[in-house]
Amino acid sequence: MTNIFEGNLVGTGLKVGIVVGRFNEFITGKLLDGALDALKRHGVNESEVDIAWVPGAFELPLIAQKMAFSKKYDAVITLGTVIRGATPHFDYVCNEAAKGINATALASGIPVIFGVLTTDSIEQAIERAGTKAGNKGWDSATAAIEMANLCRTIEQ
Ligand SMILES: Nc1c(NC[C@H](O)[C@H](O)[C@H](O)CO)[nH]c(=O)[nH]c1=O
Ligand SMILES: CC(=O)[C@@H](O)COP(=O)(O)O
Repeated sequence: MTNIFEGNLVGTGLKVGIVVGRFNEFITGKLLDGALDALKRHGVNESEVDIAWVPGAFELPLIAQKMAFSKKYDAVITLGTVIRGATPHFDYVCNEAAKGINATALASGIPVIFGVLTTDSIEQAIERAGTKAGNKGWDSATAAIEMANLCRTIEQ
């Protein structure tokens, strides 16, 4: 009999940390709203959710790392919005955020979810923050619940 491991979407009893970038807050605030709505609707108690604000996406990995290594959380969600400008700065911010967030997950063994929009335009960001292309914050929250439960299952 083949064993299949997959995480369910029951959030009851989970503790979740959220790190959100303040840069482009008119978008990241909507991502946070979506994430909090998804966590609540999947049973995560709002008293079990901690939110940390950082200046921008480049700072997400450090605080995600502190949360993950604190061992207080079943999952950490990072939320940010990086919108391409006129210089290569976009590439550096996106690459370092992604690398740092992934490295934190692998080093800590705690799911650290990449909920960072990396778009070429404000319109693309708006579409992914609760309009025609959904809400990346919601998606990140459900991924966090699934991964937290998957980890619990495998580690039993
Ligand atoms: N341009 C964007 C930034 N830039 C700021 C960096 O994230 C960082 O806070 C700064 O370089 C100081 O270390 N951040 C975003 O989140 N989104 C952007 O579009
Ligand atoms: C993604 C960014 O850092 C960007 O907003 C900066 O804009 P610019 O490249 O025009 O300085």
